Amino acid sequence: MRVKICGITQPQQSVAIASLGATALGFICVPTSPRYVTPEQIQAAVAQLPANIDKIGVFAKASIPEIIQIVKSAGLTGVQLHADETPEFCCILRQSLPNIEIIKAFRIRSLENLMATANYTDHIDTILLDAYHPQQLGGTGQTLDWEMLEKFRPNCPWLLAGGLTPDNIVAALSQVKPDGIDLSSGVEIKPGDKDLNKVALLFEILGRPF
Ligand SMILES: O=C(O)c1ccccc1NCC(=O)[C@H](O)[C@H](O)COP(=O)(O)O
Repeated sequence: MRVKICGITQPQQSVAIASLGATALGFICVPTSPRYVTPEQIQAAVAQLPANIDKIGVFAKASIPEIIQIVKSAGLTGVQLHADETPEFCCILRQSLPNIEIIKAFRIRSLENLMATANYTDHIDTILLDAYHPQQLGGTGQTLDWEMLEKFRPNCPWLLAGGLTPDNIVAALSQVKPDGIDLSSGVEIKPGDKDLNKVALLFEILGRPF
């Protein structure tokens, strides 16, 4: 299973989290986020990471030229679109960055939101389902209605996000069957400062049969 740890701000934590078992790391390229990192900071972290770790830049309301510039300068392998980007936007981005993974995040608060994800699957590689919060785009610690996701089987791989922690991950994965998971605040001391003990506990739990 893919495990993405998002909101990394410190290069040494990125190396430690990759060695604990993360398959993908997320870097927040949204200037209003407390987890924001500059392209130069991302580049410094990426330079220390093994090639097999996915390096994902998280964007919201960014233009296509801005995204392309940051992907290239920071050495990202994937882009996560976390605002209200349209299928057309995803399609143009994919044509512009053909070898870069495109993850479209959806902030789900209804079955209708969930069904709308089908309009995107021709233009993206991966769906990420996150919780809806009226003021914050991501990293909220709010969980989704997992019952609503029990039968979610899109035409592309998908990641479950939203309020996942070492304490609730078994309950989440017993109910929902994603291709991977994404965690941020559930393994943090404070925004952008990951708790390596909680990350280690998460991988220990994921390694046990359940
Ligand atoms: O984390 C942020 O600060 C953030 C800001 C703006 C857009 C997206 C953001 N995070 C995106 C993520 O992928 C988080 O990992 C996801 O929202 C889950 O967060 P959490 O509920 O804290 O596990």
